Order: sequence, then structure tokens, then C-alpha cells
Amino acid sequence: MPRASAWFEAYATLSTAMMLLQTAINQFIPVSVRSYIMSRLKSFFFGIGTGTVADVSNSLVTLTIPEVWENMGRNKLYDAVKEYLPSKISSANKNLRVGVGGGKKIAMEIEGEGSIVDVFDNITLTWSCSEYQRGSPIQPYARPVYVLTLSFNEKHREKVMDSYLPHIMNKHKVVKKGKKVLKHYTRRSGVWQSSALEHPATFDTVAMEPALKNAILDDLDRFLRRKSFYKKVGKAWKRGYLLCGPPGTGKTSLIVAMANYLKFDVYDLELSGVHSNADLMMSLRNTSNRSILVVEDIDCNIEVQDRSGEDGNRALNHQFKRFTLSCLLNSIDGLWTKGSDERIIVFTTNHKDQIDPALLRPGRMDMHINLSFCTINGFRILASNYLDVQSHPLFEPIDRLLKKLQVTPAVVAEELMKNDDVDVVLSKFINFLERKEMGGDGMKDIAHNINAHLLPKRKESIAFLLLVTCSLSPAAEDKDKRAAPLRFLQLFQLFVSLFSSRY
Ligand SMILES: Nc1ncnc2c1ncn2[C@@H]1O[C@H](COP(=O)(O)OP(=O)(O)OP(=O)(O)O)[C@@H](O)[C@H]1O
Repeated sequence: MPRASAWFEAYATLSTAMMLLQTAINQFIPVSVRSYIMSRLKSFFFGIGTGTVADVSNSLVTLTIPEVWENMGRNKLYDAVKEYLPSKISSANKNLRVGVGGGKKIAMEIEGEGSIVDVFDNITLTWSCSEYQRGSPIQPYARPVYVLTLSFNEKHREKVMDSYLPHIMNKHKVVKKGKKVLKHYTRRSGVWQSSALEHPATFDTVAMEPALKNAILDDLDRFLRRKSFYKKVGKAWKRGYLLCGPPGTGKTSLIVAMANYLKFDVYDLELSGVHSNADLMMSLRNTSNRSILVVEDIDCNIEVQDRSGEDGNRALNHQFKRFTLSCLLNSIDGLWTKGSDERIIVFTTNHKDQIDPALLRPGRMDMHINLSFCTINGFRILASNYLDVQSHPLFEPIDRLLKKLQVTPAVVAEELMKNDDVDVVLSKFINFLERKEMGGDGMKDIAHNINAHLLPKRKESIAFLLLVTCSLSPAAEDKDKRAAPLRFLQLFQLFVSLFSSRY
């Protein structure tokens, strides 16, 4: 057993040796090399990103990435990070929000004050997300918007700005190009809200004349190929389409087919919900590239101030918080969407003649597409989609009847879904067409039209109710009360031809 004096001797020798070593290290090894060795030792023993006090230096940098970037609309970096972060959720994240959104996959997000730690090129980066209320005069009803916060050590600032954030943007671009789930945006409280675009329509399933279909596809392809051309001639890289046709002829289906073909997101702009020019500009600015902006029923959706009365009506505009036609035109011309690329704008209407010609000129609406009642070719496509048949002996009488009648593809589609047996369903469809030919069964079309377009409009609904009342209360000289329904039908037709050309 060594004596106590021997222990003291050994301790004194060791501490002297340590002091000498420390002095030698301080003198011969530069500070930067020493701190590098220390950081390597720390990461070896404690692991990276443990969140220990040692990780958190005083020179912590914090970047905030708001959802909306005031001068440039929606913050694309925010969207890219939101898409990137779920892949970085680890077992260290204990509070998670889970749900199934657009895709079929279960999506995860961190809940509340939680944070996600990412490691890029040996740099520890900490992300968190919080809500911040924005009271903007442009969007008085704006919902709370969110902000992402990124913290890292000051010494990595350059790498984060030059490599890490561009890396996230690139990942986002790649995912966006090859993504399966497109987004459908609608405006709620002035802010675009997205959901998955799950409508399965494609150019194969839309029933329309092959020549028209090919013309649209050619136009879309040419548009995509001409990036440098648009740049050369100094035009915004956008294309406008006007879809005209009665309800149920496939305007919405065609828009979805275009989106699915181009892999573009769809922004559905309800003009009745736009409060002012500024609101309209902001909405358009906040749409992303590679997208289709849809304005449905342009003829009846808006009470756009006429350009001629615009100056004199400033007070009026302000009072009703509406936007002006010239603002809409300017927005379409790309003035407010500087730097925007690969934009498609689609207007739909049932009354082309009621639209201001300024909206229709080439450069704004480059291609006018008329969607018609179901043709023989259209019927073939629907029969192939719904019944999986390409030919059938009953096609011949159906073709003959379709040539004479005006039936929308929506009604045909509905009829073809009534039975699983092809023979039964086609026979019933012939019966339906024959009844229609004799004028006895227009009620389905009528019901569809009332549902789709009449009921949402107050003025026309009141006229319609008056019509029903008149037709169902027989006049004094009308002896036969059973004539009422027939008269109703006749009056309905008259009403339709007077008030609308869409039916
Ligand atoms: N051309 C078509 N090709 C294939 N399906 C169609 C076509 N037109 C209508 N349909 C069918 O009818 C339904 C309604 O069609 P869609 O909403 O595309 O018509 P729309 O012209 O936009 O009508 P609305 O003006 O009432 O909105 C669709 O879900 C689709 O199943």
C-alpha cells in the first residue's frame, strides 16, 4: 500500500506536466485550430445537435421566414421549407400534429412551440414555426399568417445563405416538377388556402371533338416551349383561354385536364369575394408560377366598374370596395405579376357576348374554346370511360338521336352511370333520348341548370318563382287544370330564351 506522501508526489508531477502541456498547446497551436479540435471532440463525445449548452453559442443568428413576403407576394422560401421540414422530424420531436390532407399519406407537422433540428454539412440548424397576426390595410380580413424561424451559429451564416437555403429551394423545385398531387387554391378571408386537386379529369376523359382537343394540346405545348421567345419579345410568359359553353359541357373538367397535363396548380378566383383593386393585385401576386388562374362565370361574377366611368367613380369604387376593369386587365397583362412565369389564365362564361371586348382581345384571351353539347365523338369517349365499350350495336340509334338533340355531356354521363349492365344502360339511354325527342323529358336538364346557375342568382330566381306561380295557377278561362304542367314547361322554355342563352 503506497504511502500518502507518494500520492502527493505523483499528483504534483502530474499537475506540473499538465500545466506545461497547456502552456505548450497555447503557445504552439493557433486559437482557430484549437477551437476546431474542441468542436470536433464535442461533436464526437456529445453528438451533433444535442441542444446542450455547449452548442448554443452567444453568437446565435435567427432568421425569420414569413409566409407572405410583402413586396413579392407569397414567400416561396416559406413554402419550400414547409415542404422540406417534415422529412426532418425525428424521434426527438415529441409533440406532433398528424393528419391526412391532399395526398393519401399521413402528414406530420410539429405542434406548438416545438422545434426541428436539421444538420447540413455538419452545421446544426434549428427550425420552429409560430403564428403572427398581420393587420394589413390591403387584407383587412386576413387570417393569422405564420412565420418560420431558423437559428444557427453566426460563423455558418455564409454557408446557410449560400448553400443551405438554396439547397431547400432546389429540393422544392424538383419535388414540384415531379409531384403527383397538384394543389387547388381557393381564397378564404383574402388568403389563398390550398387543398389537393384530386379531380381525375384528363384529356383522355374529357368528351370533346378530337380536332379541338388536339388544337388545345398543341397550343399548351407551344406555350411551354416558348420561354425564350416570351423573354425575347418582352412579354409575360402567360397564356389566356376563354372557355364558353352551357353548364355541364365540361368547362371545369377541361381546366382540370389542363392542370393535370401541365402539372400546374389551380387558383380559383371568386371575383365576388374581391374587395378592391389592391385586394385583386395582392391575390394575383400571391399566386405561384406554373399555375392556372381560373375566373369562372366572368360574365355574371363581377360588377366590375366600367373603365369609362372609372375616374368619376372613384368614390363609388371606394364605397363598394370593388375593383376596376382596368385593374383586372392590367393584372392579366402581367403588370402586377412581374417576374411571374408559366401562367395560364382561364375565364369561363356562358355568355361570351356579355363580356367586355377588352377582356377578350388576343394577348388577354389568346384562345377561345367553345364547348358544345354532346356529339357522337363525345359520346364515344364517355361510353369508353363509363362503360368501357368502344363499339356496340346500340351506338347507331344513339348517334342518330344525339345528332338531333342537345344533351350536355354531364347529362349523358349521369345516364351512363345508372346501371352496370352495358345493354341495359344503353337501352335506357335510348329511351331517355327518345322521350327527350318527343319533348317529354327535359326536366333533368332543367334541374341541372336550375341547380348550377339559376338558384345562385337573386334576380333571375325571383323571375323564375313568378313564372312557376303563374304557370301553376290556371287562368279563369283555363278549364283543364291538367294543362298547368305543360304550360309551365312552355313558359320555362320562353323564360330561358328570354333571360339566358345558356340552356
Ligand atoms: N366534356 C365532358 N367530358 C367528360 N365529362 C364531362 C364533360 N362535360 C361534363 N362532364 C361531366 O359532368 C360533370 C359536370 O361537368 P363540368 O363541371 O366540367 O361542366 P361545366 O361546364 O364546368 O359545368 P358548370 O358550368 O355547371 O360548372 C363532370 O363531373 C363530368 O363528369
